[in-house]
Amino acid sequence: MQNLKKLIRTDSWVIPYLKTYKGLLALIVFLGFMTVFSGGALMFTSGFLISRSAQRPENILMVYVPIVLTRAFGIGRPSFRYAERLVSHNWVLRIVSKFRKRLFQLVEANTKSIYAKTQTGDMLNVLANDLDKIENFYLRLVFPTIIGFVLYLFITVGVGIFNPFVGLYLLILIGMITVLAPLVTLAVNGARDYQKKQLEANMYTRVTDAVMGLEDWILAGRTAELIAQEKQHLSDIWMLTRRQKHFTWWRTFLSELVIGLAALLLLWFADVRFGDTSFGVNWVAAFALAIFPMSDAFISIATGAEELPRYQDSIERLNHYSTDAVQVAEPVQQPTLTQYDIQINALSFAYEDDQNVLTNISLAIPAQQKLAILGQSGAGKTTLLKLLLGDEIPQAGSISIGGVSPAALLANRARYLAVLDQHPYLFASSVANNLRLGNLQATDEELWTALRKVRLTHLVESLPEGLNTPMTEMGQRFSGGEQQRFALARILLQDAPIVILDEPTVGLDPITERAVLEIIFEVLAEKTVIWVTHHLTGIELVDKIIFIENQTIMLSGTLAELMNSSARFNGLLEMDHGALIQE
Ligand SMILES: Nc1ncnc2c1ncn2[C@@H]1O[C@H](COP(=O)(O)OP(=O)(O)OP(=O)(O)O)[C@@H](O)[C@H]1O
Repeated sequence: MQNLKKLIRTDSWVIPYLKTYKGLLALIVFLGFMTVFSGGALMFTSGFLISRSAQRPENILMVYVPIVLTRAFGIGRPSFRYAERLVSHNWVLRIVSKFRKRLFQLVEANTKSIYAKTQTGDMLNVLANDLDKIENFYLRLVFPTIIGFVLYLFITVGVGIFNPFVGLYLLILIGMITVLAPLVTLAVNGARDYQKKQLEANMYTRVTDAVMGLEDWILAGRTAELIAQEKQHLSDIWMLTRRQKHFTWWRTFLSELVIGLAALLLLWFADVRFGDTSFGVNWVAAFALAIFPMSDAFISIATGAEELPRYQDSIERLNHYSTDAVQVAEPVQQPTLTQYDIQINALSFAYEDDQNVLTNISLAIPAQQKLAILGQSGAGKTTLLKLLLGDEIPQAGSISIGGVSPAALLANRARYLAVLDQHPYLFASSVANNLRLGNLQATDEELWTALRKVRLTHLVESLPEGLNTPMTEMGQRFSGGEQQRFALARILLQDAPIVILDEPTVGLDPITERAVLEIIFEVLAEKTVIWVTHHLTGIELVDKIIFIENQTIMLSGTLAELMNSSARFNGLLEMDHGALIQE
C-alpha cells in the first residue's frame, strides 16, 4: 500500500495521461455505463413484459411500450458496447502513440554512449513490454473500475430515493463486491504475487546458470540433483499459483452469492412497494431480474485489482527510467570547439559508492599528440576513456577538451571524438553505406580516397559490385585486419580531431597487428590519438606513454625517457617484445 501511494505521488506515466483527452475519457465512462445500464434495463423491461403478458392483456397495445423498450435496450446494449470498445481503444492508442515517442526519447537519452551502462536492445524490450501492460492497465483496470463505481452509485442512490433502507442495504451488499473484495484481493493476492515474483526471478537466474554450466553438471554426474532441485522450485511456484486460483474462485463465488442476496432484497423491496395492486405486481420480476446483468461490472473491479501488482511493476520501471533520462538529457547548450587540447586536472573518479578507480590524475594532451595508455587489467584505462567521452563525470578535479567539459559536448560528440575499438561492426548493408556511417555526405571519390589511405582499394575493386557489394555476403570473408581497416576508413571520413583507440588490434596475429598499427598512425598523423593497449607492439609510434597503476599515473614519458629511466618499463619491454604485459 505504501508503495502504491508513493507510486501515485511520483507517477508521470498514468495519471497525467488521464487528464489528457478528458472529454474522450468521460465519453468512455458514459458509454460503458450505458452498456451495463442497457443490460439491466433489458432485463427490467423483459421482466415487466413477461409478467404483464401473463395477465393476458386484452389488447397488444397494452404491452406495446415495454415491447418497444425491450427491443430498444436489446439493440442498445451491443451498440453501446461496440461504441465503448471503439472509443476506449482509440483513447488508448492515442495515449500509446505518445508513450512510444516518449519511450524512444528516453532510451535514446540513456544509450547515447558507446560505453552505455544499459544494453539498448534489452532496455527497449523491457520497456516496450511495460508499455503493453499499461495499455491493459487502462482497458482492464482503470475504465472498468470507474464504470463499476458509477453504476454502484447509480443503483444505490436510485433505489435509495424510493426506499432509503433498501438503498443502504444495497450500498453495503454491493460495497462488499466493489470495495471489500478488491481490498482483500490486494492484501492476499498482492503478497502472493510478490512471493511468486521472487521465486520466479530466483528460478530464472538459477536455470540460466544451470543451462550455461550444463556441461559441468553432466560431468559432475549431478544432473538428477539439478532436476530434483528445479522440480521443487517449480512445485513451490505452482502451489502459489494454485492458491491464487482458489482465492479467485472463492471470491467470484461469494460475489455471485452477494448478487443473489441483492436480487432477493430487490424482490422483497419490489413486493413491499408495488406488490399490493394487480398492476403493480408486474414490477416485482422487473426489479429482481435487473441486478443480474450488472454483476459483471461489479465483479470486474476485483479482477482488475488482482492484476494491479503486475501493472505496478511496469509503471514503476517506466517512472524510474524517465527520471534517469531527465538527468541525462539536461545539458542542451552545445559549444563549438576552436582548439582541441585536452587538459586533466587533479581528477578523481569512483563508480557510485565504490572506492576510487582513479585518484588525483593530472595530464595534458596537446592537439595531435599520440598517447599510449598502458596498465594492467582493471587499472582504469577504459574508465579514463569514458571520462574523456563524457559518459562519466569525475567526482573531483576536471577534464576538458579545448576548455569545454566532454559532458557538454555529448550531443555533437561525433564531430570531435571518434572511437576505434576491438570489434568494429560491419552492418548488413553495402560497403559504401558502411563507410558513409562516418560521413553521410561523403562522395564516392572521398570513399575511394579513404580506402586508398587504409590500403583497401585493391580489395574493394576486386569485389563483385565494388562499393555496392553487400557486406552480409562478404562480411565473414573479411579478415580481422581488413575489418579494422574498413572501420578506420569510416573514422577518416568522420574526420574528428581526436581518435580513441581501444585495443583495436586485440586478436590479430603479430604481423597483421603491426601492419594495422602502422597504417593507423600513418593516416591519423594530424589527429590526437589516445591509444589504450596491453601490447607494446608499435609502441615506438607514439609520442608519449603513460602507465596507470594504483589509481594513478605511475610512469609517464617518451619511449626513450622511459627506457632510460625506468627499470620497470624495460622489464615490460623485455617481457613483451610483441607479447603481452599482463596476460
Ligand atoms: N560500470 C562500472 N561500475 C562499477 N565498477 C566498474 C564499472 N566499470 C568498471 N568498473 C571497475 O573499475 C575498475 C577499472 O575498470 P576499467 O574497465 O577502467 O579497467 P581497464 O584498465 O580498462 O581494464 P581492462 O584492461 O581489463 O579493460 C575495475 O575494477 C572495474 O571492475
